[in-house]
Amino acid sequence: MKVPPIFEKLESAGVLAVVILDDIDTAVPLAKALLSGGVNAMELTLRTEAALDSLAAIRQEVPDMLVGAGTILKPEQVSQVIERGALFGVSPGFNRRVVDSAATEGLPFAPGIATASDIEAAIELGCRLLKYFPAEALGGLKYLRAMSPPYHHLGVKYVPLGGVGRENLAEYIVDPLIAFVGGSWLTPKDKIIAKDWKAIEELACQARTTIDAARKK
Ligand SMILES: O=C(O)C(=O)C[C@H](O)[C@H](O)COP(=O)(O)O
Repeated sequence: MKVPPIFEKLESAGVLAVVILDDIDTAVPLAKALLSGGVNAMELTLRTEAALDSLAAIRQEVPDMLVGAGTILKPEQVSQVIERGALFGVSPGFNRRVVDSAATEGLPFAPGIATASDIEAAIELGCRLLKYFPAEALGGLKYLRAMSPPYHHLGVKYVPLGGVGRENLAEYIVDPLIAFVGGSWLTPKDKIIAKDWKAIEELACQARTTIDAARKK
């Protein structure tokens, strides 16, 4: 199965900033701060009213940012995010109707998985990049290493989200099961509210340095 080019780009980016935005005016400066710090991939979660317009604004004004949509819980949200320019989509769990809708509409999509049954359902629908969520609470790499062997030969890779941060980033990123990592630690709510873009740039820069160093070893 061919990996969509956007997933190859995200794999080389190494890290996906998960963002919960309440104010559309913060979208573009936030994306620029991440980019200046060396993080060129972000997921806007559809948990707030500002998410869809923020997605469109970032696509328009920060063209180098690889931006997608997260928390896609309903099939009809797939066309909504495509209209705003989303390059990819993810969801916290596995919902067959959402995965079908993404396939029909042509949106590269990584559904969430937490069990072997989820993985098998996703594989059956053609998915090969799966969001491992909530990674740390489920048992981190130990659990994933135990669960994944039956699917290795199919070329399945995982994106751990949920509890990934500065302390465990390096350990995840070098594991061959992992395509890239993601999380909200790069975009703390208090820093967004304070419009402290320097602090966010610094967090992005730390993540970039950690990933590049870990991958070089
Ligand atoms: O809602 C979604 O689609 C999500 O993407 C869930 C996020 O991946 C996690 O909430 C990130 O977890 P933390 O980094 O621990 O905050």
